[in-house]
Amino acid sequence: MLLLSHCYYHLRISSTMTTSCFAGSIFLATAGVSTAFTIRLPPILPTKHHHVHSSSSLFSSTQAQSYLDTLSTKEADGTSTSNFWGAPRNEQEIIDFISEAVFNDVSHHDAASNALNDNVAPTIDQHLQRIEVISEEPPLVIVHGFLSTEHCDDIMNAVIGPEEAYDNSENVKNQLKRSTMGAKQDKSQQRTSSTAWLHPDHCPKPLDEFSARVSNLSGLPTSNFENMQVVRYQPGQEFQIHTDHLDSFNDMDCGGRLATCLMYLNDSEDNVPEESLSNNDETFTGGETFFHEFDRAVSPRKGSALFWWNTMERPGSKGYDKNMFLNVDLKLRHAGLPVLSGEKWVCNKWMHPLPFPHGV
Ligand SMILES: O=C(O)CCC(=O)C(=O)O
Ligand SMILES: [Fe+2]
Repeated sequence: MLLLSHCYYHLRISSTMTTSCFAGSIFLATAGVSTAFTIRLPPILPTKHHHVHSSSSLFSSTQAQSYLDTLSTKEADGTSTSNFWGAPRNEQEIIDFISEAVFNDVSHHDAASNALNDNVAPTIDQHLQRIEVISEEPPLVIVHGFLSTEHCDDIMNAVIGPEEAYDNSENVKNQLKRSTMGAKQDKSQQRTSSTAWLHPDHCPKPLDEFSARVSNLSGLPTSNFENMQVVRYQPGQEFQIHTDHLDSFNDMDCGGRLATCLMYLNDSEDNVPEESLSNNDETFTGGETFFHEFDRAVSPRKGSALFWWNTMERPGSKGYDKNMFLNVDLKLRHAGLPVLSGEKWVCNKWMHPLPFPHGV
């Protein structure tokens, strides 16, 4: 609140009808500082009518907590939801919950059914599994060993593909294209990476396992998820400060971007022992994910996932309703810092309150 109270906003939103992405950005100028909030969205969909609160998206932490507290548990249709993340949790509770939901059991949630019905055991690097809580409230966690390093390679290969498969036509989604912003898919200096979208069919087992774990972690069904977005940064490329949700995203039928799971597909040199650096050609330097509120630069580690909620409202909190207006939580603004050498690869999974209409 303090940070933004004397700031000037200019809101620029634009859209695209393709299945690649929709982008909007808020440019924020303070005394001598210029910052871009850059947001990407799925395709524009027929809008529904929301009861749009006049409330600002900017909360102090006390206001935020009392806002969460005043909501009631009933949804508009009279049903109530329960979700671990609906109430403030301490570090131990978070670690216990994630250990159970992600590391011990990927089969109890509906989301896991596709992944595990074939009776194939999930691929896990057990020795890498560890949970790091950066912030309890709002929650920001790193789940190390979220997906096996083998599956990370499979995902990158699904994007790189055989050379002859390369095709620049718009309807090819699983190949890298320069990241764009806006209706005209403008190239932007705020986001200079390349992106590709993976449908589960492009890489079934890794993507199913990933979605099942994200579903267990968030408590949301996989049908509410966007396809996986894979991002490659080459030296000098970055994604400047932004939030993954914006007020305007509430206009979509699936609602806004409630939560994010960002996973690293390769290692920063920081995370590779010196003796193995020479025979490891896929590391990079720079490219930390920086969370300004927590003054924390996360150094990418292959198979580690970051999870957070982008909005003040969360499933399971009092008064949460799938159709309600979602206010962005500015504490979760973040940036992908410039890569200094090598290539950094990440993937994103964005979650919505309502089913995401695949195939439009
Ligand atoms: O690359 C990173 O570290 C952050 C990426 C990110 O924030 C995004 O793709 O929305
Ligand atoms: Fe982001």
